[in-house]
Amino acid sequence: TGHHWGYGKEDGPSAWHRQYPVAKGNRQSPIDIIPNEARRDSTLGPIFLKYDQCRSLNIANNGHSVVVEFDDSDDRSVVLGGPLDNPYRLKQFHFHWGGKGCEGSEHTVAGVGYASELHVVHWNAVKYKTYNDAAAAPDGLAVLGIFLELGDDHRWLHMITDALYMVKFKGSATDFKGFNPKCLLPSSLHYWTYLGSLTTPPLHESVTWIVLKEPIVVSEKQVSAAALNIIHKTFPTV
Ligand SMILES: N/C(=N\S(N)(=O)=O)N1CCCC1
Ligand SMILES: [Zn+2]
Repeated sequence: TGHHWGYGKEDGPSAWHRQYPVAKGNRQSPIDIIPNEARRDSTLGPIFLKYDQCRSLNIANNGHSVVVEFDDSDDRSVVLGGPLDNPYRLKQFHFHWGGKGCEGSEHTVAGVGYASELHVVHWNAVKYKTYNDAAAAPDGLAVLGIFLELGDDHRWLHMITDALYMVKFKGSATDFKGFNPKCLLPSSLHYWTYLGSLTTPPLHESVTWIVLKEPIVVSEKQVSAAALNIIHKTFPTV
């Protein structure tokens, strides 16, 4: 039905401002992170990821990414510390895959992109009643960004890529229980942080970004399987 945003020439990022004027805002993400220009903030402590009680629910293809959603009906799984004034509830994670040979990461580091980027989305349930309220508030979301670089197979990523054929088409979803995103974390939680936005429409300027310095390593086979498996279209109806 209605003209939807995408990543093509006519509907891509340069056109998003027509339907989402905040695209021309002053805290839009992604950004190029320049380590030499990043300011060390001694008031910032470490971040803590309390994911042991997390409950994954399903994996879905929303036409732009594959998303794994979590039960966010209580504070069972939260991120806290670092730049955050209170715990933020784990809501979902998703990937921005590249295609064959093209870098899929949204953030870059000193102009260099990575093969893919994992986003773990959390919301401020202390201050806001619903995720949607939080998603539109300046301190509503905290998104953990993790770069994926090419190398050996990642021992746990297959649990995601094996499930992708089940959600091949836009709008498809399937049960996905018992997955804990802590298996997708690098060894160090050292981070850069800045106040930014959602990187796709509605582009709300509601995200405290926490981007980990250390990438995780995945294989080309795993990324290309993922990129190839996701079809950003609905099932071809006759
Ligand atoms: N753009 C987004 N997250 S992101 N890429 O900024 O982390 N979202 C759009 C709706 C739900 C999350
Ligand atoms: Zn994202």
